[in-house]
Amino acid sequence: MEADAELRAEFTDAASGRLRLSVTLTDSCLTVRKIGSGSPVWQHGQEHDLELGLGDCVGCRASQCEDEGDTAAFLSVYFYPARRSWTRAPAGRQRVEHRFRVAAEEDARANLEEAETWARAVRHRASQLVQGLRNDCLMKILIRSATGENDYILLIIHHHDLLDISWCTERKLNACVEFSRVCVSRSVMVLVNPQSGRGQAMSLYTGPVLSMLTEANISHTLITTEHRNHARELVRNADLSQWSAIVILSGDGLLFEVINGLMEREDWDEAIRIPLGILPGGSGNALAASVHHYTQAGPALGEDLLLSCCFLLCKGLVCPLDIVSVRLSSGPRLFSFLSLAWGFVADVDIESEKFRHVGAMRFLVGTLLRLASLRTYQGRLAFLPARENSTSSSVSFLRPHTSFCDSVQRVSHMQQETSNRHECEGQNTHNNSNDKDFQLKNDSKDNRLPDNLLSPIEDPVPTNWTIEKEQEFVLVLATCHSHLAEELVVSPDARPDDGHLHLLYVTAGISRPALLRLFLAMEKGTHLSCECPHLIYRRVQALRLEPITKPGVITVDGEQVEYGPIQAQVHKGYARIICG
Ligand SMILES: Nc1ncnc2c1ncn2[C@@H]1O[C@H](COP(=O)(O)OP(=O)(O)OP(=O)(O)O)[C@@H](O)[C@H]1O
Repeated sequence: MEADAELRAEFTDAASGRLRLSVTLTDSCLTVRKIGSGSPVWQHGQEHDLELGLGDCVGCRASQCEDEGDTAAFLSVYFYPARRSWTRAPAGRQRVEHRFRVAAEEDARANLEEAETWARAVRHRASQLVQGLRNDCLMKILIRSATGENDYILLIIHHHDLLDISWCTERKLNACVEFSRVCVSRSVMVLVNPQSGRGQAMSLYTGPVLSMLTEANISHTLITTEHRNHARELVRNADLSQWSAIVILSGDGLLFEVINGLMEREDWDEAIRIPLGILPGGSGNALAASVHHYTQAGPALGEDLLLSCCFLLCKGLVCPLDIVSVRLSSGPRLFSFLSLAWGFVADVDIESEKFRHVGAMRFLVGTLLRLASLRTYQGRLAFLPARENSTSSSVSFLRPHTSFCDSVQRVSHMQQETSNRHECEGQNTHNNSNDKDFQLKNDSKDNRLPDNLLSPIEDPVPTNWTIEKEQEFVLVLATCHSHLAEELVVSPDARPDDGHLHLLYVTAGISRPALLRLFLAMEKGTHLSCECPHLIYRRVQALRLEPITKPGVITVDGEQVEYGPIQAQVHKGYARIICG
């Protein structure tokens, strides 16, 4: 990225109308310095420059002074910096507007032009900064794999620190670059479910969301859903070339509809790559909480979480998102982005629907009620463990620093992994292509995302799977993301495209207090270090669950599905999510 020349000018603070300011725009910040005396604009008694990072800027606007006879123009710049807190208050962003009066010329048109020049420069540099951050931090090293295909080693560098190193196929690398930002020339479809959560989604839209989208100059069309499956039908038939992204202001249920609607299209392979955005408006808001968690900011709830997600939306960085193909013993195939649950968690989710009016508290009430009448569930569970060392290809700038030695070790692991992976993929394809019945039963009409790791549900699982003995469970939960609700961190190390299902299960014999302790620990994501002998955690690529206890509840992304045998396979990074 070539550095643009510095811009410098004298403006007046619009609030006081008197304080003269020297304003400088560099590639990364807007610096404001007081000239002469007058009441300070920022903090009483502060003498040094005020530095406003363009990384926190969502947009700016030039306008003419409304007073007749006043030839001044105004430049308003909108920032959402992380809130500084010395206490353990939740992390969040706060809105800060800086408004400058531009009045160097006597001619009103000349002042407006000057304000517009500055507004364009601020917008351009803020957007270059986001794009540059992504491009500068990726260093690709081309390697030839054993099969002769192009593979890459991707180094993620930020401020001269090596943050991560991972193996990457050419297709994934292209996806990373091609989809690095939401296209700004087309409109965003914003879907709002007015019934989600406590029914507050519309007021969230007309309040903070609309205000931030306007400041960021994001053109969008609001669509309120009128009934269940409205969003699904809408995206199934929409002309997607009109839209740069689909944003869901609701709970996770509406995104589940959107993903399944996209996968039902003839052009599903292209359609599922449209960037998806999530703004929390429901009661669980698992994906929104996870997206915020991936930025490595501290936990944020409610409106803080909404501002954080809306800020990420305005920045428009897009990352790959895992999709899970779910097969039921009868009925249609589903696509999930979040979770599959059986037992305690699924029961709480469905039974607490009647407490929807209390918002996120419904899960706490449901958990306490279900604890009082704790059940166990007989069943069989099998899974294909995740490959060792498989990593996310998405760019997470804030991963813990990786030492050089770690990196060298990982490169040699990755070279090994590259050749193992090609062998392994060959074997998997071979296993299933031998089974012609499987192709006929499952895929005769469905050529979407072949599940090459699954065998037909009525057949035994493939021999390379781990089979748990038939036993009684308290819960089985597989998730793709860190959070299952705003305050439930079930797999803290999950990444949006790590290619894993994070499988947690609790076996029978756990006491009520021990189970309650696990749920309390999940508030901070520390349950895995509780050393509870009944809690088992595995990273898997695919799983099969066969419930024997009847009746019961199975949920996929919080939606109740047919009760019976179910299996699932994760497809790494197949969709796109607007993420930090
Ligand atoms: N206008 C509507 N009226 C009734 N139901 C709707 C409407 N629009 C969407 N739905 C359905 O409402 C269900 C719940 O929506 P959603 O998941 O967005 O909110 P939530 O359940 O409050 O949030 P969460 O999933 O985070 O707990 C979805 O399954 C969706 O199909």
